Order: sequence, then structure tokens, then C-alpha cells
Amino acid sequence: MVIILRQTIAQRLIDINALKVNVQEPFTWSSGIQSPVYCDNRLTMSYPDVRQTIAKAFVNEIKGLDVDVIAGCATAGIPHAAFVSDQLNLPMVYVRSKAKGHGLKNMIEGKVDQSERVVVIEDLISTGTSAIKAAEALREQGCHVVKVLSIFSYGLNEAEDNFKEAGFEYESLVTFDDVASLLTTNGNITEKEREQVLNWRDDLVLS
Ligand SMILES: O=P(O)(O)OC[C@H]1O[C@H](OP(=O)(O)OP(=O)(O)O)[C@H](O)[C@@H]1O
Ligand SMILES: O=C(O)c1cc(=O)[nH]c(=O)[nH]1
Repeated sequence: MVIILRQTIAQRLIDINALKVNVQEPFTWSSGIQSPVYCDNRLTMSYPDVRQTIAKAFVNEIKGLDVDVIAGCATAGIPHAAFVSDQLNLPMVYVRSKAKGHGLKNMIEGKVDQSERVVVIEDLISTGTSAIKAAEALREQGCHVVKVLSIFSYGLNEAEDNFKEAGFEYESLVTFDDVASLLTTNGNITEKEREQVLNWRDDLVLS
């Protein structure tokens, strides 16, 4: 990962207010975890410079790999998979969180063939459950999932264990640690809030 892109993305996530901290009223994550931090990567698509920097960083990660198809995780991974697949001139699919209940009842939308090599693009990894589910759907279809990439990750041990157990490689452009120090430097949160947030994350990492 090119360091300058990592720092730019971390800073821009803060600038566009994607990073939200609320120690008093925690956010509920999709896993049910109550968290004082929420990173809304969906905002990034509304800022051309941000989404282009993210796409550039993803392309850097992918270009050395032998890849046939880019897969986006529904919903927040989809626009980024589209930007990246367009830059690489590769086919794209997206993977729903669950199979559609009507119509063709697909979980994977678009065309991907057995034995094709796929990179999965997710916006964010907390526990890794959503990204792993998407990767597993592709594997069940006979694809080879080369790697799972995300914009942001909290660096939780749970995610690492889940990916290891599922047998997928993963990597993120930016981690919680990248943004935590910037948040205080920029005055977005107080030193006390930073301590609370870091303690919370470290407790989660250790649990
Ligand atoms: O690593 P995990 O514990 O699975 O959590 C991360 C997932 O949670 C969020 O999705 P959300 O369910 O909010 O849906 P969305 O992408 O449709 O907005 C996020 O976009 C990831 O997909
Ligand atoms: O785990 C989640 O659901 C989650 C965390 C977060 O910071 N941002 C987000 O969009 N989802």
C-alpha cells in the first residue's frame, strides 16, 4: 500500500465527515456491536477526488494480481467495485447480502464463470462477516477468490480469525489506527475522547 494514498484517504475520510465519534450515544453496527465510532464510507462516492483516490489505491493493490472479475459487496462496496473494474477494464459483479426472494433469486448479480479469479471489494470490515459471506458465495459458485479488499478496517482480532477460518486473504486501505491519531491532531475529538475510543477498540481487539 502506497503510504501517501493511505494518509490521504484517512485524512479525507475525516474531512468529509465520514468518521463519526459519539462516546455518549454509541452506534449499532451490523454485527450488533455498540460502538462509539462509525465510518460512513458511503459518503466517499459523493466526492470525486476521494473516490478516485480510493480507486487508485485499490487498483495499485490489484494490478500485480492475476484477476478476471471484480466483485462488489452489497451495498456500500458496489460503487467502488464499479470504479475499479472500469479503470482496470475488467468485468464486474456484485454480491447481495442474501439471495433475492423473487425473480431469478440470485445472490450474485452479473456474469462470473466457474474457475474465474475474483477480487472482492467491500467498503468496511468490522467482524468481516459480510465480506466473508460474499466471498463464500463466489467460492460456492466455483470461483477462486484471490483477495478481499476494503477501504477501512477496525483491525479486530475477530475479523482476522474469521478470515483465517474461512480461508480468504484480506487487506484494507486504511485502518482505525490511521484515523485515530488524525482525529485528535485535527481537533475533531478531545484527548479524553481519543483515549476512550482507543480503550474501547483495544478491549474489542483483546476480547
Ligand atoms: O465486517 P462486518 O461485521 O460484516 O461489518 C461491516 C459491514 O457492515 C456494513 O454494512 P451494512 O450491513 O450496514 O450494509 P450496507 O453496506 O448495505 O450499507 C458495511 O458496509 C459492511 O458491509
Ligand atoms: O460494522 C458495521 O456495521 C459498520 C461499522 C462502521 O463503522 N461503518 C459502517 O458502515 N458499518
